[in-house]
Amino acid sequence: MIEKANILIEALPYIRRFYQQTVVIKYGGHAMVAEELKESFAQDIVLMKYIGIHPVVVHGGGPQIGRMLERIGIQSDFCAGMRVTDADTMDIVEMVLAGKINKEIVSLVNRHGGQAIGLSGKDGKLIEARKHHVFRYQGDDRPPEIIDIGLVGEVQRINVEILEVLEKSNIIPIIAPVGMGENGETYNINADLVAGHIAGALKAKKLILMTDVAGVLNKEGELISSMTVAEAADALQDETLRGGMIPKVQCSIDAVQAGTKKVHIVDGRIPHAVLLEMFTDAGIGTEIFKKRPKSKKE
Ligand SMILES: Nc1ncnc2c1ncn2[C@@H]1O[C@H](COP(=O)(O)OP(=O)(O)O)[C@@H](O)[C@H]1O
Ligand SMILES: CC(=O)N[C@@H](CCC(=O)OP(=O)(O)O)C(=O)O
Repeated sequence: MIEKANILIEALPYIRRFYQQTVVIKYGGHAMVAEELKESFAQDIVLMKYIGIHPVVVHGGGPQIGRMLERIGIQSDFCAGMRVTDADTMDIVEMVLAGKINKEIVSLVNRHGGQAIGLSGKDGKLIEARKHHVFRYQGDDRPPEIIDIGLVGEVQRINVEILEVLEKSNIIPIIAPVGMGENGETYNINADLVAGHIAGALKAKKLILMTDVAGVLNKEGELISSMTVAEAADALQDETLRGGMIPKVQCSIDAVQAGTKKVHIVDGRIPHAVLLEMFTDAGIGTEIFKKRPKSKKE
């Protein structure tokens, strides 16, 4: 019995520190694997809300979009970690993200006693976006090649008003990374980048990125348990990071620069990864922050 009490007491300093604070959680498509993991994720989010923390969930769904495109025979290509998105692909992306996945998470959170509302970037003009171009380096003496990857967007502005209204209530926002252009265009945006921008705009205390690896790995494949933003920027330069880890680390740096205290990249395949990260001394995954703290409790 005393062990159970000790576990709760261990959580007390963290509960005090995050009371009434905003925490953004990015739930990656690769972390949405087994049913019991989805349940434990929803429980963690509901528990956070009940103890007075304001969780904001941004979800991905890359693998699920890929499977749907395959089912209906649309080929899908990636360029610099982004899905090349033509109009037909955009329709599927929006259906899968803002329709299927968003409502599945809303329903899970609600079944576990929370009150969740699903939003895409179009709702309340939450995510204003513009077309994203990829620039390919062609040598010092030539201008970069500009590659058109279709309806892929980059965040121009996050209108936090709707989130602030929800924060004052008991409602948990669940956000799909679909952006809205100036002339009503629909844009497909990498979910990590959306989560980073939302964390920055809300001055969230913490951003948790849930994925399918232990955290950021070094060239030897070992876990890097903490990085300053300067070390993270070096890792982006020296090609330690590839594929999906690039936008994660880039958005972590941006979020910290915008005022988020810490970013955690954690393994969403561990049950209750969010709870373990938030409320235990052990901590999991990789944390990214401005300056190295003297202790985890800082
Ligand atoms: N240095 C690295 N450390 C960890 N993961 C890396 C690294 N470089 C590339 N990756 C890849 O990044 C992937 C996570 O990104 P992504 O596939 O976009 O996941 P998610 O759907 O969770 O956002 C990992 O599964 C791994 O294959
Ligand atoms: C432009 C772009 O690549 N958008 C992503 C959006 C979903 C996403 O980011 O999902 P994960 O977090 O699960 O990878 C895509 O189409 O797959």
